[in-house]
Amino acid sequence: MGMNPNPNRTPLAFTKMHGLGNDFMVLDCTRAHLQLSDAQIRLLADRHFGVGFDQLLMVEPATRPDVDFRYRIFNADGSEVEQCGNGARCFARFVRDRGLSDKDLIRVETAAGVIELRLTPEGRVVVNMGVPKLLPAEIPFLADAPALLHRVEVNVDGGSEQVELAVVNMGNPHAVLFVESVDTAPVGRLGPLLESHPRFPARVNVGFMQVLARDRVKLRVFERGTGETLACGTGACAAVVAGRRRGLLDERVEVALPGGELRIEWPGENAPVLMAGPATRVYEGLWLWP
Ligand SMILES: N[C@@H](CCC[C@H](N)C(=O)O)C(=O)O
Repeated sequence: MGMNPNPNRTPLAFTKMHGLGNDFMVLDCTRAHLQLSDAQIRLLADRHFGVGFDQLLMVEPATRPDVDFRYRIFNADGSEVEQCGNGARCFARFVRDRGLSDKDLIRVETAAGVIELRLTPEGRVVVNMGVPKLLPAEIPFLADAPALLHRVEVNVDGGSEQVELAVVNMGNPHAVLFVESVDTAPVGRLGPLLESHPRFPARVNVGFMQVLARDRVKLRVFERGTGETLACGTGACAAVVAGRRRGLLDERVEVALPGGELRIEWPGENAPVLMAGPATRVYEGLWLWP
């Protein structure tokens, strides 16, 4: 495999994709290794001076024999993260469209472990997102004991506010708040405060969920390292897990996000979460370094 001698100058061929408006710059790194600095990723992510995206996805060759590819994920702030649900569906569409794989069932290694993706004849992608982790240390979240809801004190404008939230790790860390209405939920105010709250040592993605019925919820997510997005796949999985554990939801749930709907299935404790939704290619581009 050749090493790209100078990624700073070599134009970067990329594909712009989205999953329900959660948008990605996708790079085919299967033939040449590419290393980007945090600052370079932040420039590419910039919606005025760069390509603009929520996450950068790098598709790489597998490093072990039992998987088809390795897939790496970087937030818009340059941080590398463990998992991305909407990105996983776009990854599957990308490798199929570019002829990198003709398999309907693809196994891929991520920083959070191996996940399986299935392309359906209708053009959707079903992802086995693995078994959620629920213990505080696994999130990671600082707490004395596991609980369905934890109380967290947030400092706001010189005062403090108590917030109740559930914690779930879907490969990446999530906090889920149950709200009366997602339209009036304090996503912009509490999202950033909770994202970097000291009780979440690795920071956290923050979901605000409104339960409409046992099989239907609305969700907005303030994502770690990116801000509020139009959809968050792992956030949808985490929200359904949190709602199921509190006895509020059935096994199959439609999750309505600002960018569209995901179908999430979770039988319960020790079972993997299944996520189904679309993956859309928008355009091909060539980035020229300034
Ligand atoms: N948009 C994603 C999640 C991307 C990573 C996240 N911001 C994190 O820092 O963990 C999804 O669809 O799951």
